[in-house]
Parts: sequence; C-alpha cells; structure tokens
Amino acid sequence: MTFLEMLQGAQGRNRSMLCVGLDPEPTRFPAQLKGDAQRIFDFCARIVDATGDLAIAFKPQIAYFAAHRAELQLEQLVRHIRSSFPHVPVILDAKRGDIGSTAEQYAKEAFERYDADAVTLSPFMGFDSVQPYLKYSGKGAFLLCRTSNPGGDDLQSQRLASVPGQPLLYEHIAQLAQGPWNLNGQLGLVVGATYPAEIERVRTLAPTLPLLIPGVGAQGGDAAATVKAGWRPDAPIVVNSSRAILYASSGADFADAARREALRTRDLLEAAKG
Ligand SMILES: O=c1ccn([C@@H]2O[C@H](COP(=O)(O)O)[C@@H](O)[C@H]2O)c(=O)[nH]1
Repeated sequence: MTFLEMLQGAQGRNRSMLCVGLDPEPTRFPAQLKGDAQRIFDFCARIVDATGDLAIAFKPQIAYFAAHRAELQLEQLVRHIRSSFPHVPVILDAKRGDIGSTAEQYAKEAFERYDADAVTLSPFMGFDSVQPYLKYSGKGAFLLCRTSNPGGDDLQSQRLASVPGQPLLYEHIAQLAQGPWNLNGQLGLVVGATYPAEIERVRTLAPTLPLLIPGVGAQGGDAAATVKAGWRPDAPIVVNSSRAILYASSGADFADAARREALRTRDLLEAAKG
C-alpha cells in the first residue's frame, strides 16, 4: 500500500486529520520515567497505544531520538506502531537535504532502517537532492515550504525576481512540488498552522498535494483556521501536534491525558470541516 493510500485509509477509519507528533524529551517525562533516556520507547509506546485510533499519522522527530542515542528505540517504536496500528502511516520528521549521493544514504536510513512511510525534506539544495527519495516507490516526501516558525520569513517569503511571475520562495516551492518535481505523485508540502493565509495560498498553488501542517497546540496555531485554509475533500491535510499531547499531564495519568488532548484536537479539526 502506498503512503497516500495509507493516509486516506487512516483518515477515513479514524475520522482524523490529527498527526500525533513523537518528540520525546526525558526531562519532561512523568516521575516514574523522568530523565531516563532508556525509557523513550516505553513513554512513546504508551502515547501511541493511547492515541492510535485517533490519528491520521504518527510523526517521530528524529532529533529527539538521536540526541539521546535512542535510534534503536526509534526502530522499536516503528515496529510497535506497525504491529498495533498497521493502518496508521509513520512520517519521519528528519528535514534532510544534501547532494544526491548523500541523499541516497538518508533515503535508505528513512525508508529501510526506520521503515518510515514518508519523510520531511528541505528543498533548499534543489531537485537532485530530492530525487533519491522518489526512487522508493509509494513512499512520501514532504518538502518544507512555509514553516511554522517566525524566522521562516527570512528566506521563504523573499521574492524571486528571476522566476516568471516573481513568486515568493515558498510559492515557488509549492509550484515545483505540484508540477515538475512531482514525478510519481509522492510529494507533499510542510506549511505551518501559525500562518493560515499562507496555507490558503499554498492550497491554491498545490490543489492536490497532501499538506503536513505543524503548529497547533504548543505553537498556538488555530485549528479551525487551518482546516478552512487547507482542507479539501480530495486533498488530505495532516495537522501535527506534539508537545501539547505528549505532555498534557506530567503525572502517572500522562497517557490518559494525552488521549483526551488528542481527542479534543481531532474533534476540533473535524468540526471545522463544516
Ligand atoms: O515548520 C515546521 C516543521 C516541522 N515542525 C516540527 O513539528 C513538531 C511541532 O511540535 P509542537 O510540540 O507541536 O510544537 C516538531 O517536531 C517540529 O520539529 C514544526 O514545528 N514546524
């Protein structure tokens, strides 16, 4: 099954556009796990078990594992997701971008080592840095387009005088991803929930692409405005929340609290479809 088919399946089955972000930070774990990087799998597995029927996808952010030498726990976590929620795709948030020969290794890492269904990429180095990922048939690749952080404006909102129509950089990325770069229909775009006007613009330029939209929850993005700007019946949006779900409670009830927050966010997003 392709990434897109998995996404559509999970969206329908779980009535969800909510992506549960897995950004484990041991100092924020509840007392019985606190500070113990050996328990990253245990913490994340409890979150997965509590939210898997509410999610369109899971998004582990690789830095939170690598920083703690917990890559083997990430492999274990993906296996756990596969066995408990085989219909929910895994998006590895790695934001890779490098020359082709190195990109081949990063693609192997994402799709073979971690068995991810999709990966996030920086398009900054151009098409030959993206192409190695597209050789993995059926896998997805989300290109950073208009990111959720304020500093995204520094480059992404600069006008490209030499490109016909003089688009902003993020608009140009959206056009490339919808058009010439999307050789086998594997591309999607990352757009921040903190910028609903830009989500709407990206949706106009890329009407059929899946959008990965981080920024609701801890970053304060408006869930309803996000759906109105980006959701279309034939083009999925994948709205990520990480810390607001993971750390909804710092007590022993953390998994129940995570479920409540995931349910609340899932329902807010669904209600905004109108
Ligand atoms: O533009 C972007 C791209 C990626 N992210 C990632 O999403 C999550 C957001 O976490 P929250 O705790 O919900 O704020 C995190 O892994 C980021 O690296 C993003 O925030 N913005």
